[in-house]
Amino acid sequence: WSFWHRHGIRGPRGVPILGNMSEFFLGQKHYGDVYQNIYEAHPHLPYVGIYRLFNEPAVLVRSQEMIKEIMIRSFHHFQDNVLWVSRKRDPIVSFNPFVAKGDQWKNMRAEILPIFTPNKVRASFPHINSICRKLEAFVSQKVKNSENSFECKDLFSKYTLDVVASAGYGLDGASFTNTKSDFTQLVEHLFMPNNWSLLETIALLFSPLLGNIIKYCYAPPQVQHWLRGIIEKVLESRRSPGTLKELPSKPNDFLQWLIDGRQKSHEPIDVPTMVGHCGTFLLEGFETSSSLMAFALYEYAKHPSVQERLQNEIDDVLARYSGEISYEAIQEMPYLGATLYETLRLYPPMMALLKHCTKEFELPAQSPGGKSFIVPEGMVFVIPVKAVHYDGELYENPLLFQPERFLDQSDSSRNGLFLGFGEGPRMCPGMRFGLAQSKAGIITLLSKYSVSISENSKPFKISTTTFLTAPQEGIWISFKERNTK
Ligand code: HEM
Repeated sequence: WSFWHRHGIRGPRGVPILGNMSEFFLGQKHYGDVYQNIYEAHPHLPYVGIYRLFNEPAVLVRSQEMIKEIMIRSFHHFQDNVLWVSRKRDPIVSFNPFVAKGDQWKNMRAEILPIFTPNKVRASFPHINSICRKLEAFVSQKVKNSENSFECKDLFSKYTLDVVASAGYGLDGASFTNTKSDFTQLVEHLFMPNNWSLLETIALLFSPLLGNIIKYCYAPPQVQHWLRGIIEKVLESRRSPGTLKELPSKPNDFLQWLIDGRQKSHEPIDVPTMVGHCGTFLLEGFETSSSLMAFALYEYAKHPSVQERLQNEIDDVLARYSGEISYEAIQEMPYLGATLYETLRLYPPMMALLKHCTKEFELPAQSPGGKSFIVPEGMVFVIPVKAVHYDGELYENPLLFQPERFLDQSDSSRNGLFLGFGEGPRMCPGMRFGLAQSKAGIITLLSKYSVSISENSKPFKISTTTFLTAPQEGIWISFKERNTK
């Protein structure tokens, strides 16, 4: 407790070794909820001195001004994310901008940014549409057989994996038709709550030493091996060593745009870099969107009036676009967009963002008359996303699902207030693509079906042990054909 006390900075007293994180360590609370409790217990402070696991002093940022300072204005002091990933054990993940540090982060991010422009997302729509048809066929077949209850996290993981396989590398993920497809099996190894989740989350966020002891890998070796294999094959089909092959028609996918970018700047199309970027598209591309879709359906099921208003918007717009889901059509559905933002507010995929201080920083006094504090390099700053999203001073009735609150806000007015995609120079580059695939899938289903909470449903509970926000027991939703005539 003495560290912050000695520096005259207020915060909760810690317990030996576990600091302020004992409830997280015991699996009782998600780390995001622990940070939320600390945030709520110090309503008038701009930041709080806390102790993470192993008594590591860290700063939990509270005020909107401080959040903007850390994530935007003084970003060059807080450039790196706190994630302990071993380059040796996780060579593919080390390329991921979310994980990469320093100059490597800058280069990796700069290279993938051009493939997430609105034009590129528009160009992905043929892929997205073809997977929407598979989703529709899959659901319709099951409903015809009176199997109308679906575990939505699983359903949407199939959908987003197939979109990623197709829009990413021009492959058929076959997730709907083959339960043993490579892509489907992959999900079993990633992100789902299991007996190891807590240890893995501790290794990832708190302790490289523990990571070394348990040989933690963000992407398990079999996933890395499999991914390298398929990307090598696709690359081989598109180029001879050093040059591009003449293909009958040029593919329009993420991998091809990367190849084109490298060709243009006369850089080599080397396998490790290409596999690294394709790994980023896969790992970031499916999980966050499938969770968003599942949580959104859960909220629509609980709020029939929201669902009805959304279905009316979908029906109106689709009628104007001859039933076709296009990039342009989804731009005309503001209510759909608002429901997704509101879902991300209640269920942000990352309940807290953790930033390393990479360059000494002068933290202003915590309260009038106090002293400033020079933050040493390496200290962790916690941006408590969930706490901000549930703060009654910032959002009226924060526990209620009210999409209207996102209807009339311009993106800029959300600065620091909505953190579902992060903020500042590290903000999610795949946001447009993630939202586009989520919207297309939801339109496909809600234009045909109404949803309600399934009778099979187990009590809704968020896992306390996973790194990303995940439902502990899945989300069971019933589909009923709409009478649209
Ligand atoms: C609804 C879907 C998505 C959500 C909610 C989401 C959310 C986030 C969040 C919270 C971050 C951390 C931002 C920060 O540190 O400030 C992030 C980073 C990132 N996301 Fe997303 N994401 C989504 C979809 C995607 C997709 C589809 C892709 C790519 C295919 C993607 C690629 C990335 C990458 C590469 C980063 C790291 C950026 C960096 O550190 O420079 N995301 N995302």
